[in-house]
Amino acid sequence: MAQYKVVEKFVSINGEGILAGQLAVFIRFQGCNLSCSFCDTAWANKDDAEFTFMTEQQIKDYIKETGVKNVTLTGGEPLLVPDILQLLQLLATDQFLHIEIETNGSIELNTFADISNPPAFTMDYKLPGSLMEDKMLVSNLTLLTKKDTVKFVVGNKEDLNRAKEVIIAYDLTTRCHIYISPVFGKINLEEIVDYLIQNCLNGVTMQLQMHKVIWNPNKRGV
Ligand SMILES: C[S@@+](CC[C@H](N)C(=O)[O-])C[C@H]1O[C@@H](n2cnc3c(N)ncnc32)[C@H](O)[C@@H]1O
Ligand SMILES: Nc1nc2[nH]cc(C(=O)O)c2c(=O)[nH]1
Ligand code: SF4
Ligand SMILES: [Mg+2]
Repeated sequence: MAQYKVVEKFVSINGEGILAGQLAVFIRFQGCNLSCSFCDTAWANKDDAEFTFMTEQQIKDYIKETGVKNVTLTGGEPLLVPDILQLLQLLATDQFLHIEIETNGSIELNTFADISNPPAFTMDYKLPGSLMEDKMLVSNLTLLTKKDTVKFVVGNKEDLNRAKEVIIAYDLTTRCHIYISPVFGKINLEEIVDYLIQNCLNGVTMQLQMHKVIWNPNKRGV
C-alpha cells in the first residue's frame, strides 16, 4: 500500500463543473508543480503544509463511510502524487462511485488512459493571466472525451481571447464539456457574458464557484 499526503478531506456540494450543486466528497492532496497567479489553495502546495498520510484503502474507506457517490480528487495537483494510479485503480473497482479529477493541464493524461471504468478529468487550461500557459501539454486536449471537461479560468480580456482560440483550434465543443470560470473577484461577470454573446460561443458554459458565494471565499473544507 502507498501513502498519500492528504491536506484535507470533506463532504460539500461540488461548487464547479458538470456536477455543480451535487454532493461530493473531496480529497485534497499536498503539493503542486505550478504556481498560478490566482491559486486559491496555495497553502496546500507548500512543502510544510500540514497533511495526514493515508493509504489508498484508508482513502477508499473514508469515501465509502460518507455514503456520497461523487468523489473529487484535487489539490495541489493530484496527478503529480506518487502512486496516484494505484489509488485510481482501486477506486475504479467500485461501480457506485463517480470519480472526478481536477488537473492542471501540465501532466500527461496518457498515463491514465488504461484504467477500466476511467475517471472523469477536468483539465484546467492555464491562460496567460495565470502565468503558467507555457506549462500546458496541449496533446492532453486531444485525449479528452465526452465525460471530461476543459475549464478556462479567466481574469481579463486576453484570457477570454486565448480561451476562444484554444476552443476553436482543438475543436473542443465536439470533444468534451467546456467551462469558463472567472478568477474569483477579478473580472466583471457581465464582461464574460458579453464576450460569449459577441463571439457566439455556443456549447460553452459560464460558471461561478458556488462554494465561494455560499461561504466566505477563504473558508477551507467547503
Ligand atoms: C486549486 S486547483 C487544484 C487542481 C489543479 N491543480 C488545477 O489547477 O486544476 C482547483 C481548481 O480551482 C481553480 N482556481 C484556483 N484558484 C482560483 C481562483 N482564484 N478563482 C477561480 N478558480 C480558481 C483552478 O483553476 C482549478 O480549476
Ligand atoms: N465545494 C467545492 N467544490 C469544488 N470543486 C472543485 C474544487 C477544487 O478545489 O478542486 C472545489 C472546492 O474546493 N470546493
Ligand atoms: S495548478 Fe492548481 S493547485 Fe497548482 S498553483 Fe495552479 S491552481 Fe493552484
Ligand atoms: Mg477549490
